[in-house]
Amino acid sequence: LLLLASRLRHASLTYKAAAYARLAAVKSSTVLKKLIPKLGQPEVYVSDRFAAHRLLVGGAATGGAFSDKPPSSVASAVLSRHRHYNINSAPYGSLWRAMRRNLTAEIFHPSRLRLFAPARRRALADLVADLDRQCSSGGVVRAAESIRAAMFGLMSTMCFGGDVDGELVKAMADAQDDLVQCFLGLRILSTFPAITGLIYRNRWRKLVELRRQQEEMYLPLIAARRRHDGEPPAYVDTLVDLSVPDEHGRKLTDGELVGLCSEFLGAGTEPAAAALQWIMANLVKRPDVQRALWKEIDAAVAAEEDEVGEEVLGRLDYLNAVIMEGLRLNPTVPVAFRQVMADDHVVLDGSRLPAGTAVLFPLARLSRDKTAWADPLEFRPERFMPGGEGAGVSLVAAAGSAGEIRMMPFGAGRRMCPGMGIAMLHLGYFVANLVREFEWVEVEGDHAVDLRPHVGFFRVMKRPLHVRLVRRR
Ligand code: HEM
Repeated sequence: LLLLASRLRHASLTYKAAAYARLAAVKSSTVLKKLIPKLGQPEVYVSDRFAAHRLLVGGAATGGAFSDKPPSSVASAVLSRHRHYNINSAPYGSLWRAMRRNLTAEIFHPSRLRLFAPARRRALADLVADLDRQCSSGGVVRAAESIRAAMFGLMSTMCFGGDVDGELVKAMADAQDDLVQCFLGLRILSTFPAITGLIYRNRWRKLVELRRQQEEMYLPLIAARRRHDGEPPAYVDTLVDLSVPDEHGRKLTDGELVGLCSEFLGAGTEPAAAALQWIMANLVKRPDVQRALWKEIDAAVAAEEDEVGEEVLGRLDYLNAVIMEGLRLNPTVPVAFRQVMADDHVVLDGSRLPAGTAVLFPLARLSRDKTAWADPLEFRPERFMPGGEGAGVSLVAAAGSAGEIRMMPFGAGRRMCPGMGIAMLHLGYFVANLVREFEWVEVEGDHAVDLRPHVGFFRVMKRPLHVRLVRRR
C-alpha cells in the first residue's frame, strides 16, 4: 500500500473516485523499475462514468485524440520479434487507420455482412446438431465447448473461406486457446521482448512455438486465397489486396497477415463466445426471463419457419434487452487501455497526465456502478425496456450521451471495437435460435451453473457452462 501511495503521489494522480492503481501491477513494475526505467511510468484506472466519457469521447475536443494504446502483449510483434502489428496493438497512425478501415469497410460493412448469412445459417445448424447429439446420448451438454467451436468455425469461414478442412479448423481453434492462456500476465513483453524472454523463458518459448504453428497453419491458407476470386470475399482476400497509403503503398508482410488473421479469429471468437455463455447461463438461472423471451420469439416467428431469421431480430425488443443486460452485467473484455500521447491534453483531478501514462478503464466496474443502475448485480433485462433506467442507453458512447458512459462492453471513442455490429448480430441470432430450439435447464451437482467470473485475458465464466436441454420443437 505504501508503494501504491507513493507512486500515485509522485505522479500527482490521486483521483479519489475515478482512479485507483492496481497493486499487482505496481508491485511488479516497482521491482523491475531499476532494470527498466520506462516501467516506472504512471498507470491510472478510471472507473468514474463522467470522467470516462470526458476522456474517451471528448478526448479529441480537449486536445489530441487520446487514441494510442500502451504496447500490448497481443502484438504479433512479440512473437516474431519483428514489428508486426495488428489493429489492436498498432500505435495510432496510418498503418492502424489502413488496417481498421479495411476491416470495417471491406468485411463489416452491412452489404458485405449479408453475404455471410449462409455461413451463419450453417454454423447454427451445426451447433444445433451438436447439441442434439449430446442430448440424445442422455448426458450433460457441454454447452461452453459447443458454443466456442461454433463461433470459431464461423469466424474461420469469414477469414479463410468455407473450404478449410474441419480438422484444421479445430487445430486452429485449439492453438488460439493456447495462445490466450500464454498471454496472461505478460503485459510488459512487447515493450521489452529481450528482457521478458529471459525472465519468462518457458512461456516465451511456448509463445514462439505457438506462433510458428500458426504460421504453418495460416500461410498455406493465405497462399491458396491469393489464387482465389470467389464470393463472398474472405478477410484474407481483402488483406492481401491492402496497401498502406502512407508507407509508399506497400503490401502487408506475411508476419502482419498471420497476426491479423489471428486477431480476427481470436477477437471475433473469444469475447463473443464468452458473452453468449454468460447470457445463456443467466437464462438458465432465470427460467421466467427465458420463458418471456421464448414467448416473444414464438409470437414473431411462424412455427413452420426453419429459424429466427436475421431480418426479424431488430423487432425483438426483449431479446435486445436480454443481450444488453448480459453485456452490462458481464462485459467479456475486462479493461480498455489507452496511452497518453504528447499531443493529448488529458486532465484528471486538475493535473495534466504526462505523455506515456497508461490509462485503464475497468469495464465491469463502470457498468455495475450502483449510482447509475438499480441493483446492478442483478440480471434484469426489463431495465432496458421502455420506462426502465437503461432504456435509450446506447452501446456507442457519443457526444450526446449526457456526458456519461453507463456501460461500454465494446469500449468507446476512436479505438472502440470495430466488431460491435457483427458481434451483436451473432449474439442476437444465436440466442434467439437457441432459445427457440431448446429449453435450457440447470444441471444439479458439480455442473450446476456458477455465475462467478474468472478474469484473465477475457472475463469468462469460472466454470464453463454445462446444461440439460429439452427440445421445444
Ligand atoms: C461480444 C463480442 C465482443 C466484445 C465484447 C468486444 C469488446 C472489445 C473491446 C472492449 C475492445 C477495446 C475497445 C476500446 O479500447 O475502446 C475491443 C477492441 C477490438 N475488437 Fe472487439 N469485441 C467483440 C467482438 C469483436 C469482433 C467480432 C471482432 C472482429 C473480428 C473484434 C475486433 C476487435 C478489434 C480489432 C479491436 C481493436 C480496435 C482498435 O484498437 O482499433 N471484436 N473489442
